[in-house]
Amino acid sequence: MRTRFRGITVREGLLARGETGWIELSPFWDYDAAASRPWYDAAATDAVRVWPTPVRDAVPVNCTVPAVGPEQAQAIVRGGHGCRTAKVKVAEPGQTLADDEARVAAVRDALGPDGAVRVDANGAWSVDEAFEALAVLDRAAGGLEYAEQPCRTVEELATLRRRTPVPIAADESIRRAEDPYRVAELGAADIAVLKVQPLGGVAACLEIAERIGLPVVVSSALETSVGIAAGVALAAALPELPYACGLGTVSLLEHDVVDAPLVPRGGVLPVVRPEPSAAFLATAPDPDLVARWAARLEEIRTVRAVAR
Ligand SMILES: O=C(O)CCC(=O)c1ccccc1C(=O)O
Ligand SMILES: [Mg+2]
Repeated sequence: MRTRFRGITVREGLLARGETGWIELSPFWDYDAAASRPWYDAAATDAVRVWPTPVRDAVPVNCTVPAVGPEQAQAIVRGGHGCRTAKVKVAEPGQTLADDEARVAAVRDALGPDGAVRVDANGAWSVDEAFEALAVLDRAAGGLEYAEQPCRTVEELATLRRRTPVPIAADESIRRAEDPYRVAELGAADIAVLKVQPLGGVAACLEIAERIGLPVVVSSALETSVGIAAGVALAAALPELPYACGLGTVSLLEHDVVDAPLVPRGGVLPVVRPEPSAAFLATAPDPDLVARWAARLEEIRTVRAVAR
């Protein structure tokens, strides 16, 4: 990683060639075997499935601003490959609301008045904290597009949503939930964030999108271009796509694995199914890394699948 994100400085994963193309299997190391099982199912399914028929040939994406200082935040937005939407990480452990306020104001300043600013708190706030923080950040942003996972639980999101004027997006409350539809049933969110790997693959996500009855934002799990392409395929196949997707994260990585990285141009990503480059495939991975992932793969493959 170029900068620490979600506590991660090194991104590891597995790439495999299936019947229909390459897939990425890259659960974070804080996911145990059972929690990684949907990621495995996603890889196993998408390795043998062709992408669904796209209804658009380009997918608008946001640039992603980690919990950095205001100057670095502005540099990320200005170098943001034409993205007119910025997603700003907030409520990072060890930081204050004033830090978030300064970062959000700086992002608005760099984006200009016509771009959209959204924030992601990864569930860090209580309902009261979220209500107050969102009032401050909504002002600093000159209007927030939405707040992603401001609180941890579905019940908290539902309570907050009835108090704050800022639209609410659910991320962890969908991808880490036993029942992804509870968010909609409880009126806990205005927008559903869907991620391909933790939700079992492109087709599984298309089905959730159809049933959940909320506008969908497809977001990444910090994959290489091989994994990002699956998210783009999903986003390209959705009947409606009213918001920019969170798939512009390849530039958060120091290295990628393909010749033409899925970095946005003019704020959009193309619908492609890329292959790792010959140069990448020719590099021998560290034997210790291979051994760790071989063991992990076996553990995930044989774990009892959790019902969703
Ligand atoms: O949505 C984006 O802009 C980038 C993806 C992102 O933020 C993310 C990436 C990996 C793990 C969790 C998250 C998250 O949305 O919380
Ligand atoms: Mg999120």
